[in-house]
Amino acid sequence: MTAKGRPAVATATAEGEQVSADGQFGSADVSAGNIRTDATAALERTAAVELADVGKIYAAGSVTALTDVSLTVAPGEFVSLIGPSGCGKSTLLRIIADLEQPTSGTVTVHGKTARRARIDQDYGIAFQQSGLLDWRTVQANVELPLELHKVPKSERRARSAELLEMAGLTDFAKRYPAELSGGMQQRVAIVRALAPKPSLLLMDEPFGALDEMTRERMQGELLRIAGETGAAVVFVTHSIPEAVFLSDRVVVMSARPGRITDIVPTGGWGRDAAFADDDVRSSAPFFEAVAAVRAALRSGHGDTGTAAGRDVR
Ligand SMILES: Nc1ncnc2c1ncn2[C@@H]1O[C@H](COP(=O)(O)OP(=O)(O)OP(=O)(O)O)[C@@H](O)[C@H]1O
Repeated sequence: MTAKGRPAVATATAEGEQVSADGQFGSADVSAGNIRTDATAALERTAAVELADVGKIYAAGSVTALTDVSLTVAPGEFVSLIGPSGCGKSTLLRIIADLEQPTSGTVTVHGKTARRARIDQDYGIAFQQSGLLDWRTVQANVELPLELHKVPKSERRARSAELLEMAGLTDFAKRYPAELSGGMQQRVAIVRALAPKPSLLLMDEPFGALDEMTRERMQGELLRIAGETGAAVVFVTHSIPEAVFLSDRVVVMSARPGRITDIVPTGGWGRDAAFADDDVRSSAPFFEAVAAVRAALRSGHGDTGTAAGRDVR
């Protein structure tokens, strides 16, 4: 396997051993100290996401978007979904977020129904469209989920300042979304999703509009923050190197009707503290892992040959 011979950083994370109690389930009581109660431990063992035989048929046009998708995402695990355009990646993410209902199968998020998890704001989302509120400043957009979580104003200010600095947007805190470029808006949306330190992040091509250098920086920051907060991440991307760099496992999906054809354990390259990011990205074993995912995509396509190569980089 491609990840062989490297420290088992991701495995430990996938098993939940490194999951910090700090902010894990948005509980101020837990984040205040290292108190581990039975309830906390039980929550940590509960899968972040559990999909069982999920199918989706869109009534309009009778499109079968997904069929028999079963997947468990462990607490703190980073899982990427990759596959050709139209294979149902966004649909699957929207089903987890309760923005779309499955036609068959079941979905649980931290042991709750997807609806309950949405109402409880158990996850942060950053989708292709930034979804910023035009009438709120950048700072007010970032603070919105904190307001909903009833975080005191002084804490909100400190957290938004920290996040905007991370995103290189400190000077734009008082501007409105329309005054920012598309990539800047996307960065605001990303840090807004991260603001409440959610235990689950759902991200649909969040870095697609960013230039390469910003993209790499944001990838590193995402891993750092997800690591700090113990957040599980389900991440849709068309970029194989991005998936390999970020993920513990890469879930490979086939063309419509979308189904999982392979799951490649990539081993959390970006979290490997033994290597600087640039060294990782240009190392031979990293390229091997990229090749393994590409091969899985191609074999998932079988008879259609080049289709996978056309849609993913
Ligand atoms: N609201 C909808 N009504 C009808 N069909 C839909 C709807 N949303 C998505 N579809 C169809 O479901 C299939 C899966 O779409 P989806 O957007 O989930 O794919 P995707 O893998 O995310 O694509 P891409 O990589 O291009 O973003 C496509 O055939 C799409 O046309």
